[in-house]
Amino acid sequence: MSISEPRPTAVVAAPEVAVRARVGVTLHRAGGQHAELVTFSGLPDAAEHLAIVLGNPAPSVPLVRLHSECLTGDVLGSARCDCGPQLEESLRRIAADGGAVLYLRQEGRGIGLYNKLDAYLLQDGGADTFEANRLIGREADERGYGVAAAMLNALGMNRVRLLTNNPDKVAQLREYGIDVLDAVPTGVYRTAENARYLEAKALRQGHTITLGGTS
Ligand SMILES: Nc1nc2c(ncn2[C@@H]2O[C@H](COP(=O)(O)OP(=O)(O)OP(=O)(O)O)[C@@H](O)[C@H]2O)c(=O)[nH]1
Ligand SMILES: [Zn+2]
Repeated sequence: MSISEPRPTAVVAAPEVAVRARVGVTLHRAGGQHAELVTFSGLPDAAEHLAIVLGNPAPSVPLVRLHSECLTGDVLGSARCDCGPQLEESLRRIAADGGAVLYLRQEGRGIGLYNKLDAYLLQDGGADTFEANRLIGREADERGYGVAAAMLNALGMNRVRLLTNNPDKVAQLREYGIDVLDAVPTGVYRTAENARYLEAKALRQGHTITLGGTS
């Protein structure tokens, strides 16, 4: 094509997010309950986000958790954060109530594992969990939940109760058109090691965490 010719206008339809596969599994972390692992086509980013559908919500509104990946907490049981116990609680509660855990590949609040570990080094030098992100040139929290809204729509769950202490998850899902009826708080898994981390979430980002003791 010569330079003078008009460029053809590319009409690329935005891909629809749809369920790609549903795979049945028994999950020990959900108290031995049956779950369906659901994958998607057309997701707006390249990550392999997963839905874990549990129990039977009908006729009530499904209980949903947006769980951001935390390899150190979810897999290794690191005591620096509360992610491992929150994931286990979510799987068990949602198996009982009916709903889904969306396991979002947003390690380190969206900055990735290596950056999170760099931020941990700065935390060991005194920075809090949000300051440390900024000190390495990243936002305090880089997560967007548009992808979660698209997954929920594909699952037919556009009216939910959300299992979270994070008001930003509720606000963003509502902006993306999901009807969040209620924010249901998780337990607070406070230990000597993660106390500063939980305090920073409550005081700096408005998480609904009671800073009293363990529960
Ligand atoms: N950058 C960074 N990310 C962290 C740190 N500790 C945990 N994370 C990540 O934070 C995410 C979990 O976010 P949290 O702030 O613990 O909780 P939340 O998801 O906002 O809120 P809840 O729904 O109430 O659990 C996971 O992706 C973790 O990998 C940290 O010190 N620095
Ligand atoms: Zn964690």
